[in-house]
Amino acid sequence: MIEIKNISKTFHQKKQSFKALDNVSLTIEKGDIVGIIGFSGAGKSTLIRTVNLLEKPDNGEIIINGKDFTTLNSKQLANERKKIGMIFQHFNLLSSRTVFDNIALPLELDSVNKAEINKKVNELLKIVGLEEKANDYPKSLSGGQKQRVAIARALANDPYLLLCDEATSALDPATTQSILQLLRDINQRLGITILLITHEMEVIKTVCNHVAVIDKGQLLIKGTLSEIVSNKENPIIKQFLKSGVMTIPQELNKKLQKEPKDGLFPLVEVELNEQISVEELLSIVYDKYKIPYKLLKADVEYLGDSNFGKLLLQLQGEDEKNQQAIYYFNQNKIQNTVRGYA
Ligand SMILES: Nc1ncnc2c1ncn2[C@@H]1O[C@H](COP(=O)(O)OP(=O)(O)OP(=O)(O)O)[C@@H](O)[C@H]1O
Repeated sequence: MIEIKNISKTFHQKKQSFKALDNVSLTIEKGDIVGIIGFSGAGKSTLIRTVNLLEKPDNGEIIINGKDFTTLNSKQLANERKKIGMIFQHFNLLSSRTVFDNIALPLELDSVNKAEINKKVNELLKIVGLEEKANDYPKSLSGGQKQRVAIARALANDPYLLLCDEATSALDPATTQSILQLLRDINQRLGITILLITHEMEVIKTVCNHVAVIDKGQLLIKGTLSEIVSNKENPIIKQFLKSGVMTIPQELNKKLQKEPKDGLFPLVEVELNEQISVEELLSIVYDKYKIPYKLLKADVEYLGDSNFGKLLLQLQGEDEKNQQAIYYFNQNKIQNTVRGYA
C-alpha cells in the first residue's frame, strides 16, 4: 500500500515561489491502477515525482510498505527506487544502446551476472512483444515500440510499483490503446500496482480502476472510476468528459417546438449510469408503458459492468402515456431533459 500524506511542494525561482502541490493526500492499494488526471500545470508530474522522491516535498509523508520515504538517506532511497519502475512521455532510451542493452541497463548497474541478464531481458522482450527487435537501435523503432522498450526496462528489477508520467501522450490513439493494454496485462499478470498521470480521460477510462482529479495543486476528488465518471456536476470532471448536449437531427430540429402541441412528440434526453442500463430504460418505455419510440441518438460506453452516456429518444406514444413515462423517470431519479416537441 502507498500512502501519500499531506504532501506540499513549493518551487522557488529567483524571487518568486510557486506552490505546485498543496496538502495532497492519496492512498493507493496494492494491485490497483490509479489514474491522476488534471489540466496542464495542475501538478501531476510533481506529484508522481514525489512518490519516489525524485522531487522532495516540503512536508508530508510518502509511506510505502510501512516505510516513510521522506526519512530515508540517499543510499536507502536508491535501494528502494530499484523496486519502483518509471516510464515517461518521451521514453528516455539511450540511443547508443540496442533494445536489448537498454533493457539490460538497470541489471548491469545492479551487477547482475551476464547469464541472468540474458535470461531476464529475453523474458522481458517476450512480455512486451519485441523479441524480433532485440538488436535494433531506438532510432529505428516506432513510438509505441520505444515505449515498450521503456516498459521492459522499467520491469527489469521486478518492481512492485510502476509510475507512468504521461506515458501515452506522444502516441497516436491506436498505439495508445496497445500500450494501455500492455500496462493492464502487466498489472494483471505480474500484480504490479500502477500509478499513472494523464490529461486524457480516455486513458483513465481504458485502464484505471481508481481516479484522482488534481487541479491547481490540490486534490479535488478521488474515487472509483464509476464514481468519478458519474459525478458530472463537478465542473472539472464535466470538462474532461466533454459531456455536451446531444445534437438533434436537422430535420427534427427545424420542427422543434418548446411547448407540447397536438401531433408533436417529446424528444427526451436520458442519462445512463450504473443505476439504469440501456436495456432497462428501453424496457420501461416499450414494455411497461407500451410507448413506440424512435432512438435518435445513443452515446453509450461501458466501464466495467455499468453503462454511462446518453440516449435521445422521441416518445411516440399517446400524450398521456408519454407523460407517465417521463413522470416515472423523475420519480425514479432517472435524469432526463425534454429537449422539445417535434
Ligand atoms: N522545477 C520547477 N521549477 C519551477 N516550477 C516548476 C518546476 N516544476 C514544475 N513547476 C511548476 O509547477 C506547476 C506544476 O507543474 P507539473 O509539471 O507538476 O504540472 P502537470 O500537471 O504535470 O502539467 P503538464 O500536464 O503540463 O505536464 C507548473 O506551474 C510548473 O510550471
